[in-house]
Amino acid sequence: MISEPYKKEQESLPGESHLVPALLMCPPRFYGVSYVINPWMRGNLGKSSLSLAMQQWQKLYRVLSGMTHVLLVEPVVGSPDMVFTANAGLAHAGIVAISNFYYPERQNEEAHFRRWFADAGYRVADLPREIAFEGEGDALFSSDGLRLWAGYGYRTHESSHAILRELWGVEVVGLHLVDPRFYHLDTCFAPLRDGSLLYFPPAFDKASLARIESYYPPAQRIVVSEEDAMSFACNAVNIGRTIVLNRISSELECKLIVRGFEVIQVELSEFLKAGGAAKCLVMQLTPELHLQPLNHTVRSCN
Ligand SMILES: NC(=O)NCCC[C@H](N)C(=O)O
Repeated sequence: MISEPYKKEQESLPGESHLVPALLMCPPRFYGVSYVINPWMRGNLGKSSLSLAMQQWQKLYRVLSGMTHVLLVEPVVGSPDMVFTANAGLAHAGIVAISNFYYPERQNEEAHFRRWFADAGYRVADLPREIAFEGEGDALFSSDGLRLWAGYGYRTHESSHAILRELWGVEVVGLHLVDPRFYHLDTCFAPLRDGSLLYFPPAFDKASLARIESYYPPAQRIVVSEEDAMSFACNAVNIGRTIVLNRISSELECKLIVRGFEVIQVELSEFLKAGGAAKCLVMQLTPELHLQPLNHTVRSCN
């Protein structure tokens, strides 16, 4: 029920065949900044434009729909952050671990997401209510699918990691977030399909950086500047050889192009006001299909 209707062939390089995961998005009909639960929202209460947010979201939706199947969950009045579907939970191998939101402001979303996944045929796993867990916002698989990088410190409690390990039988590696601007792992850390990593090192404590560096050799680490990090450069959706993200510097764009990626920038200013961008607006439905290596064609970039 879950896999077949959601599969689509990604446009592939010669000799490659990609089955890409379907994505879940939520139209921003009731979106707005109506409370403050992260530093980005402070000063932005009531300041996002709903019509501009809708245009920006539609653009992202169109771009992603051109690459894979995008499924939609109905938005709900009174849950303005429901657009950030990355926080619905973590889906892998037909199982979804539904989020236990840290802040009461988002807890109403849980029942809606749980219903969507149950209707879609997923096995729904609930963590104990007292253990905060914010889904794909804080849990990202390495490109080989064998390791789950799990952020904690602001929204997700470290004790959730043992449950995720048990649920999927994967290695779970904790990363301690220490900069409140980068309160979710997906705001500062993006494992890419070619086995490299896009990340903002100051968002992590020393022990976490050592864990990252022992897994990714220097040539595979793409360090993002503070300016790009503040533009949510690490909040990137990577499908096959394409990376979709908010506006970034030409230096960073060039680094990605040289690695063989096509970079698509979508202006997402209205969502930055709530502390999210491209990756937060999307949840991967079948991440285990992310296993194929990329073709390493090196191109020049001027
Ligand atoms: N980083 C994400 O994965 N999602 C962005 C969530 C923004 C929302 N206003 C929140 O603070 O929970």
